[in-house]
Amino acid sequence: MADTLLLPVVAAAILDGEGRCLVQRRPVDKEHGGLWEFPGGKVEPGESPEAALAREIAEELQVTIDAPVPLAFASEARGPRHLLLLLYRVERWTGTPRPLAGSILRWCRPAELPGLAMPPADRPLADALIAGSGKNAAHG
Ligand SMILES: Nc1nc2c([nH]c(=O)n2[C@@H]2O[C@H](COP(=O)(O)OP(=O)(O)OP(=O)(O)O)[C@@H](O)[C@H]2O)c(=O)[nH]1
Repeated sequence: MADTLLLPVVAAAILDGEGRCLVQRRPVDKEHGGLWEFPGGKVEPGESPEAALAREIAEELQVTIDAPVPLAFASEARGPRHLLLLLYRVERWTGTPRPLAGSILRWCRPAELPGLAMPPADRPLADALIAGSGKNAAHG
């Protein structure tokens, strides 16, 4: 509909050398508080998705990312707004992830993602990550 406001959000599946993914538990006082999600945030006006991802990951985790690869996206109506959630696969990064106040970080194997409480839009993204991790394992 003509007055839908798009809400572009970027998020990162940051992977370690063992194929584990970094997830973050949202502060309880925020929207979706207490749920586990992929680190990231809103794309600002005039910003590319990749620049927004690098900025958000630096702000939230104090990590520098390199060469994010698009992995999957989710599209979800949220009242007057419409969430476009873009998930990138990030295998190249530097720094030691540190959580912002109120957030908790956890490394988890993709197979553990279905057991985590996540926002609804994250479910298909987690499934895509799981599917991709199986493929990678099969082909080395
Ligand atoms: N970062 C992130 N946001 C997600 C995910 N899944 C999901 O539904 N969202 C939603 O996307 C939006 C992103 O908001 P955010 O609060 O992380 O963005 P931000 O860092 O720019 O926050 P701010 O507005 O407080 O500055 C929220 O509505 C959040 O619930 C996810 O996996 N990662």
